Amino acid sequence: MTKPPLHGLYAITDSTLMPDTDSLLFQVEQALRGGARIIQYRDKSTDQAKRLQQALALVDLCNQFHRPLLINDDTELARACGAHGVHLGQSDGNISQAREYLGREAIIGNTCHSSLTLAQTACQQSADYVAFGAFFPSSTKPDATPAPISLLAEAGSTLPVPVVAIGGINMDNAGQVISAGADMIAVIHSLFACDDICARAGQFDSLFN
Ligand SMILES: Cc1ncc(COP(=O)(O)OP(=O)(O)O)c(N)n1
Ligand SMILES: Cc1nc(C(=O)O)sc1CCOP(=O)(O)O
Ligand SMILES: [Mg+2]
Repeated sequence: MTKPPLHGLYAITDSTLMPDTDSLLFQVEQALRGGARIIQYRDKSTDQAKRLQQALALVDLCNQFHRPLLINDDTELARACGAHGVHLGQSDGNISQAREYLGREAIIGNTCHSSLTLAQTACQQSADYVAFGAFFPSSTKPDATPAPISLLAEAGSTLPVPVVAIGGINMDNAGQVISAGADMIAVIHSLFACDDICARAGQFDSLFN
């Protein structure tokens, strides 16, 4: 897969909301059917066999929808399962090394909290997108560093890569970060805790049209 446009709904999995492989695959498929443009497998467990098995199944599923799967935190797992890339936080390893390990075609994203300086460094090290947040209180990550919405306009005008907004994004506030310049919105709870994930993904997707 060549690198797709990085735009729209970025759905991130959650091992509490999808406790087994069946629910993981069902819920991600609903998100893809509804219009999620990019999927991230985020599983903080240390069960490496389960993580590999789930990541392989997600690669298959995402390939059927021609959408990229990124792996959170783990560059080695990303290569082992044939994922399309990796998302790295500030303590998750070096972007340049991940690029060397995964190759030119890989999509590499980086968490930059509320710092344009971190984002500029990430771009110099070959990140394909940068993520800022948390823009709103997040039940998934209550201790996330807050970020002001005003950051998005400045990021959009100064950075050479697409910008992801994350943290507590729901249908009531997503419009604010998109109007402010976010190219993608990364969502966990408001998407995957919803009764109709497919419909909710469609609602998020329609905000970009
Ligand atoms: C798209 C996106 N943005 C930010 C994060 C957070 O990454 P990180 O700071 O490494 O925290 P964890 O997700 O690893 O807990 C993300 N995963 N995805
Ligand atoms: C994984 C993560 N990273 C964040 C950051 O600010 O870097 S906020 C967050 C959780 C996003 O989940 P929800 O949509 O449920 O708030
Ligand atoms: Mg991380």
